[in-house]
Amino acid sequence: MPPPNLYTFPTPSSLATSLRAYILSAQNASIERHAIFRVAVSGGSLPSTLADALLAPPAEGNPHDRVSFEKWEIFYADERAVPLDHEDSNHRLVKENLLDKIPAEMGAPKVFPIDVSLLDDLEELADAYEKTLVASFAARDSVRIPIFDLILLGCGPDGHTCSLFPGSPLLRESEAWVLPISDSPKPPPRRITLSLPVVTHGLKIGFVATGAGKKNALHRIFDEEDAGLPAALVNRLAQERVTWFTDEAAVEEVVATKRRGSL
Ligand SMILES: O=C(O)[C@H](O)[C@@H](O)[C@H](O)[C@H](O)COP(=O)(O)O
Repeated sequence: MPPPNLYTFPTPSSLATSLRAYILSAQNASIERHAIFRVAVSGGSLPSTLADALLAPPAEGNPHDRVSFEKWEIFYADERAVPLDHEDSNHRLVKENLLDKIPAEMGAPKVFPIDVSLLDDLEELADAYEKTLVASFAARDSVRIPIFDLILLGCGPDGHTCSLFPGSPLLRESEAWVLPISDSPKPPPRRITLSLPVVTHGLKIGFVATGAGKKNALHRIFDEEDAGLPAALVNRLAQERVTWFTDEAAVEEVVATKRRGSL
């Protein structure tokens, strides 16, 4: 099986351009396949990079370079258990960086935030979000596990992804689609997250990881294939369905032969 793809870009804008091409190729294939594009996104620095990629003007004369937001369903790969307008909310980040800036002519995505009436009970919050997935996926596909067309993730300096952290018992979950976490090492502590099987069943899984803070994690993920790191587990389980978008600083410690320059 071909290994995960690791791309490295010299500038944030070249990264955003390639990320756009990657997302739109997934979008176009999904719309052709089932007339919908179901995406899960994380928080951190991703929403701002995503906005740079998606709100850029389309390439003239290229019909494939159009973002069809009206066909998008956006879910959260992980979310913090806070109100939707709270400074820690991933939904707020996505809304302020991207959703609020989509011009009317680009269409409006359907967005699925958490149910904030359940913030006091993490189990309930996770269960309700799982039911949201059931309603979207099972109704159309009667599936055992939701298969997102695209899952867009970040990676922490400790190799975490979504809210799946190294050493967490949540990594062993094989049944639930959405899990509660009350002791996230990265604040805030209370969150929900997609489970590892849901992440690794994504048709395409894209990571964006930039900056020197990620260099040790990327070395451990790509050179050591250290299965203690959740992001390395995603690589191991999903292989060529995984694509990493990085900058020079983040891959400084990764063996050069594993990197590629462009998509
Ligand atoms: O809500 C969160 O905390 C995230 O979803 C988390 O998994 C994030 O994506 C990584 O920590 C990378 O964050 P940065 O891109 O900001 O480094």
